[in-house]
Amino acid sequence: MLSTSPRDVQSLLEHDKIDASSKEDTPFLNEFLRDLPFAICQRKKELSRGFKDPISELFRKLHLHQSDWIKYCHWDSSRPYTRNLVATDHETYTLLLLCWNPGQASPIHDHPCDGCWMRVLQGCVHEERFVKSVVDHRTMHCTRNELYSAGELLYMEDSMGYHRVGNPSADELAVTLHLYCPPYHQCKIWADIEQSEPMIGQISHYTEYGRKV
Ligand SMILES: N[C@@H](CS(=O)O)C(=O)O
Ligand SMILES: [Fe+2]
Repeated sequence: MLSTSPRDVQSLLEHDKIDASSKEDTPFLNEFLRDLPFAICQRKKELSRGFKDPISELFRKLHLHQSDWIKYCHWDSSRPYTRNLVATDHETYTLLLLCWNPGQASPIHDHPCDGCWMRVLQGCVHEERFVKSVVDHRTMHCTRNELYSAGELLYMEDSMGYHRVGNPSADELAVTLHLYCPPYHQCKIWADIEQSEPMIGQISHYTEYGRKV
């Protein structure tokens, strides 16, 4: 198992030196990526008929081993979290591995896409959801406050509001897998719930396909 103490961040950084392993080393991820385009196509059809979301079903079936994702796991203690590209077709989806430092969080943000799926792979993350006040349409208030442990799945889209995600642990690292359909390059960011006008954040990757960009 990966050690999750911050004093071991350096040893985790050693993984950066590991060459991207071959596709044969990641069978569960490969199977997921093989079935993903069909699930994306089916999703709109199934949802409009009131059936289950095929992408969530695919995530529920996904049982990743650490060896499936370790090559995408890159830590940087100077950032709240790193965004590591696992796979994309540049058109319908982007799959990212996020590595969260202890006690760090994303700012409140939107997701300008059809949907965002997140699966916790290691540790625990905290999600706060917000909606704009119906009174002044400016400030936000929190509608949900949840903890997600390893294995749990979160689904989010803009019609559900905005969110902020973080690693609540004082000393454990957290790793999450995020799917965005379709990919996007900018999103809105709010520093806090009082900020009425968002800033525009550019989406960037810390690594792509296991290598530093
Ligand atoms: N949506 C965020 C991660 S999270 O806070 O949901 C991102 O892609 O950076
Ligand atoms: Fe998010």
